[in-house]
Amino acid sequence: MSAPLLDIVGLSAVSDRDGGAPVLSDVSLRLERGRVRGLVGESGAGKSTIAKALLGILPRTVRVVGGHVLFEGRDLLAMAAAERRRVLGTEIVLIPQDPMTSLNPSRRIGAQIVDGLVVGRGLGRREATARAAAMLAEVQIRDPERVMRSYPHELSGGMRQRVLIAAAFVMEPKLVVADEPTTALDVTVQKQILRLIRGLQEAHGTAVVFVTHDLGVVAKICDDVTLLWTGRVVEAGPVEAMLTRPTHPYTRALIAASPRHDRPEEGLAPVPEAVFAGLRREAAALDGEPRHGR
Ligand SMILES: Nc1ncnc2c1ncn2[C@@H]1O[C@H](COP(=O)(O)OP(=O)(O)OP(=O)(O)O)[C@@H](O)[C@H]1O
Repeated sequence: MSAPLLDIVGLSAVSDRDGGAPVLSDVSLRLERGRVRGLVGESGAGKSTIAKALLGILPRTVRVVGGHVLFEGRDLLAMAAAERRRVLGTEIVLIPQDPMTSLNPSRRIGAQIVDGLVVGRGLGRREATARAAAMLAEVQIRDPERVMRSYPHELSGGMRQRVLIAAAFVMEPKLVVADEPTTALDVTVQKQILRLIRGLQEAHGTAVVFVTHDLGVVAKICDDVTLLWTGRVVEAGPVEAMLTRPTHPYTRALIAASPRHDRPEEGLAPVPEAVFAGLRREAAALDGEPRHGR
């Protein structure tokens, strides 16, 4: 069997900002080509840290202390700088959370997408411009030529997010890392954007790591899911199985704590303290064991 597209093996990291506190503890996950894996968990679970490790943008204050991030069998953490530069931004690309801060406010939309293609894929400007326009049409932007001439502030939040999705997929990456890409949007636009990302990844056969704290979003877009709690994997598997037959008490509690769009009248049950106490006991027991690679 060929290697998975992405294989994170026993990844551990600590925060030098917080006196060497663990940020990730022995995290392993796999992603096959063309599939969508959700990274889900509450604030501080380590979702963004994993995403940043994939994109080679870990803050200086977060230090990897063990494990591997294998992309097509090659360890991103051990790659020579030149090879990493070739992979990041072309084979692995980001759809960021906040479209406003991710676009350069003083450059036209078209130039920003075209630059990526010229630098990352080595295209001439004419071909890059044609591809950028075609991609903007594919993300259902009605008048691509006009939008290419626009500046970011001239577009709505939803339009800007479509532009960033186009900028990601136009590179024809193998892996897209989407970091809470719908958090800043209202519910209706959120749904459209999720449908759009799902449609594009299916059409292009792109694998996606989708970071979110929202199990409702996971249910809509992911094939597989990895649930994290304070930097540890609590449960992982196919989405449907996890949402309908969760095995861990924390997963069950989080599902009970999630708003149900189909049953809005039901009250939310906060995660009981006993569940967190159980997680802490499990973590302490694991910390007592020697680390094993997987
Ligand atoms: N720049 C940083 N330097 C050092 N440690 C950091 C840094 N950013 C985050 N951390 C540590 O990593 C832990 C995990 O944070 P991370 O942002 O990955 O969580 P998250 O699941 O993405 O949460 P959120 O949904 O709030 O973004 C935090 O509790 C914090 O201690």
